[in-house]
Amino acid sequence: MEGGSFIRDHVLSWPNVAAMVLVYIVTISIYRLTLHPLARIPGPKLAAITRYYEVYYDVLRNGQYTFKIAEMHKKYGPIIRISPHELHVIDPAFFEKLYRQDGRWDKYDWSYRAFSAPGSAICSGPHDIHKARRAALNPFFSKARVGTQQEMMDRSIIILRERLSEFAATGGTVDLGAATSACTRDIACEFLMDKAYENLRKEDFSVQITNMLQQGGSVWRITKHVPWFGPLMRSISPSIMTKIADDGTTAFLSYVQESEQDTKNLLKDAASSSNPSTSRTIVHEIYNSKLPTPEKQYKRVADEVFTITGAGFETTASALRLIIYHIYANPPILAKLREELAPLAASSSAADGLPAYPDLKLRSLEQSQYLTCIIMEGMRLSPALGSRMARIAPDRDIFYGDDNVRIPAGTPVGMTTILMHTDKSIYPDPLSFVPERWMHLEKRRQLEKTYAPFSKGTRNCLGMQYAPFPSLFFLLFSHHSILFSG
Ligand code: HEM
Repeated sequence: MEGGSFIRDHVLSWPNVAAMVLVYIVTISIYRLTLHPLARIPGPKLAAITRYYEVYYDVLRNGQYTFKIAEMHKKYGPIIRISPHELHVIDPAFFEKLYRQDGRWDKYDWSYRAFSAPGSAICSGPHDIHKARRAALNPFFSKARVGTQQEMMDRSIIILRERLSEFAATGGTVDLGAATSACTRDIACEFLMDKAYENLRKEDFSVQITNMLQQGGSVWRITKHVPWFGPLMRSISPSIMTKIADDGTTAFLSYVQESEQDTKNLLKDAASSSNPSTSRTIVHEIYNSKLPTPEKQYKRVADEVFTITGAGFETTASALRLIIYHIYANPPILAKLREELAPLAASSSAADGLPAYPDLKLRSLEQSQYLTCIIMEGMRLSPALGSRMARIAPDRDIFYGDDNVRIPAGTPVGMTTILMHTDKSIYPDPLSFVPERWMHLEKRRQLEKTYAPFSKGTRNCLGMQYAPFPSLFFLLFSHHSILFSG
């Protein structure tokens, strides 16, 4: 007893605890600045000491760390230390070294754990776990299989056309952002889950779901630094959440609940299916794969569905929005595009006065040179992730630049696509929308070495064959005239 009260009254007194915390902070700061394996790499001292440096820019200043990193490179050079544990590089020549198909590449658990979906391929840290999970998904996303889905995509695109025509007929204003988002969601859900969620048919295109998805980045940024925040949000029972949340969150939660129930039903269906050779949904594909049984349990599969649908929704929609805006804001680009598409429109029958889009072959759209340049330029300015994508070589040191700066095995090191895509030494006047950059084929081949809207290497985008761009553009640009307001 006496010993206990001595410890309480003397050792654990407030001044002593404060002094111990201070000694800990000073010791760890000195270690990180002097003896730590990354101590030689330049960067702000505060960033090398603590992650709260990043918290300030990303949480308190709402996602500004990417731009702060760009500033830091101007001061400290092409390779910098952006946190006690992580490096960042801004040199395009390094891209091919970091995002590769050969070798073992882990993801940085710290940043992907914040998506609160540890069972998914996209959030799998270790190379081998990711490889097995991705192998199970690959057949579903093959070009051949995606090709068979054209009719399904056409259906959604026709609904979009009908809805836009209704607005056009009344001279009304349409929230084109919400409409394109609804279209990409409907297509992705039907492709992945074989179910029509019909966001396109909703009066307001389920705009609340779009709004919620766009806020996902803030939750992710907070959860990186406050690990319990995301899981806490996901653990609150939907019945409680709907009582305290606003309309947008409620709409989003009911979508999540519906998707979770669908995943359960599809798992049951896959388990009782007599023909495991055909996988009509992503859930069937996983269930019929060679993955071991624990990988086919509901929780793991639900993480996969949640992240793959998430990966397919706003990425595609935001690229579409950006491209649509630039085309209508630049009449000469629109005129040139229409000129290119005109023969295709003329060759299709027009029963209702609109171009009969479904008669068109996707291939003729893909071969439209100017349309391709427009899509490439849009994807340059709209890569899916606005932040760095760190990779880790777990089993070997890697080296940067002519000076062979050593990056020790196990160190997370990232590059940021949007910074590379707006590097003015590669793209003169980088923030302008100039499809002509891509017209010259030899120059395009050169640019493509460091052009990576879908990332590159072992963790590149699985859905890249699938983004329904050409068809949508034909519809939007060959027929409609859109004026932006507000
Ligand atoms: C314009 C549209 C899209 C863009 C720009 C895009 C971009 C990306 C990028 C940059 C990554 C790498 C992420 C990382 O390193 O963490 C990625 C991964 C992924 N994307 Fe996409 N994506 C698009 C559309 C889609 C669609 C439509 C789907 C599916 C329906 C999809 C499914 C995935 C999946 C499953 C991964 C994870 C791959 C893995 O970790 O092995 N994406 N995407």
